[in-house]
Amino acid sequence: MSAEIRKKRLTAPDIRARKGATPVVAVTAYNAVMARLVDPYVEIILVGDSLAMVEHGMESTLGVSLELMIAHGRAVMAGAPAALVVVDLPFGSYEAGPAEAFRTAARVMAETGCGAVKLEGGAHMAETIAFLAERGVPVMAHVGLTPQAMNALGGFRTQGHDEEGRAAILADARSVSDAGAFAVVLEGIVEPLAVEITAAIAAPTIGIGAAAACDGQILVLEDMLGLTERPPRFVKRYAELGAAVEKAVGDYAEEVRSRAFPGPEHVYKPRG
Ligand SMILES: Nc1nc(=O)c2c([nH]1)NC[C@@H]1CN(c3ccc(C(=O)N[C@@H](CCC(=O)O)C(=O)O)cc3)CN21
Ligand SMILES: CC(C)C(=O)C(=O)O
Ligand SMILES: [Mg+2]
Repeated sequence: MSAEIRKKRLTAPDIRARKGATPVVAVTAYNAVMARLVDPYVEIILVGDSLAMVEHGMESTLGVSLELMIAHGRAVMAGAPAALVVVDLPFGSYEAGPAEAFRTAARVMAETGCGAVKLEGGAHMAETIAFLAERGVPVMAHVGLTPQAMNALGGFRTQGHDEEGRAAILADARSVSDAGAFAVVLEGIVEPLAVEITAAIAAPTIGIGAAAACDGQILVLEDMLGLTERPPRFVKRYAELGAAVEKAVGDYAEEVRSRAFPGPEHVYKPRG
């Protein structure tokens, strides 16, 4: 529960140095209000492209624009003074090659002030990750269940159920770590594989529903707060804010209709 007071903002190298040490705490946030609330308690705030689904009601993460990611990234930077803020590069903004990825990432960093970007993909993204890392862009990688590839994967399906799949994900994790990713998100993979990858690669692993043995954990904030309607099965709900919002707005509506609100203390009185 303790809120550590940090004077200087955390950086990607600070996170890289946490391999095998105290677990890294990461959470998503999409706006300044939530960023301010979570900032004292976490090391990484991810402005995830999951905001397409959680914040904008889209069916997948594929429809989010670079402009929208930048707008949310600026809001989170404004609210969070201490955590490392990482912004997801959206689908279609980086996959064509290292040069496109660099132009996109540089724009995100320049226009938001964030300290790193995240992109999805394994071995096929290694060249891009190295290109960015060598040019001053810290990259968080993301392997396993990569939501931007849902149309190729057949939906949000957990990965690594057969030996071939497990070997491919291990190879992906090795590739992105060797390419210079400062951390690697492991999403939607079976626990023994997450344990094996964590032991095998130099970069800290950040699990989402993967394994307690990972070097850190991440969850979508609205899922853990009980604000999303159908969160993934691996989520632990640490609060029921959805129910709290319904109660508060229901009470407000009732008091407005009965004229119990506003009371004398909630209106302006003439001074004279
Ligand atoms: N609210 C929210 N939370 C997330 O963690 C999240 C998003 N949205 N959107 C982008 C991706 C998609 N994610 C998801 C979404 C659904 C499942 C899911 O339903 N998984 C099934 C298992 C399916 C299978 O094994 O084939 C489950 O029952 O948990 C998993 C990850 C994680 N990310
Ligand atoms: C769930 C995390 C890892 C993510 O990529 C997102 O929120 O978009
Ligand atoms: Mg994402």
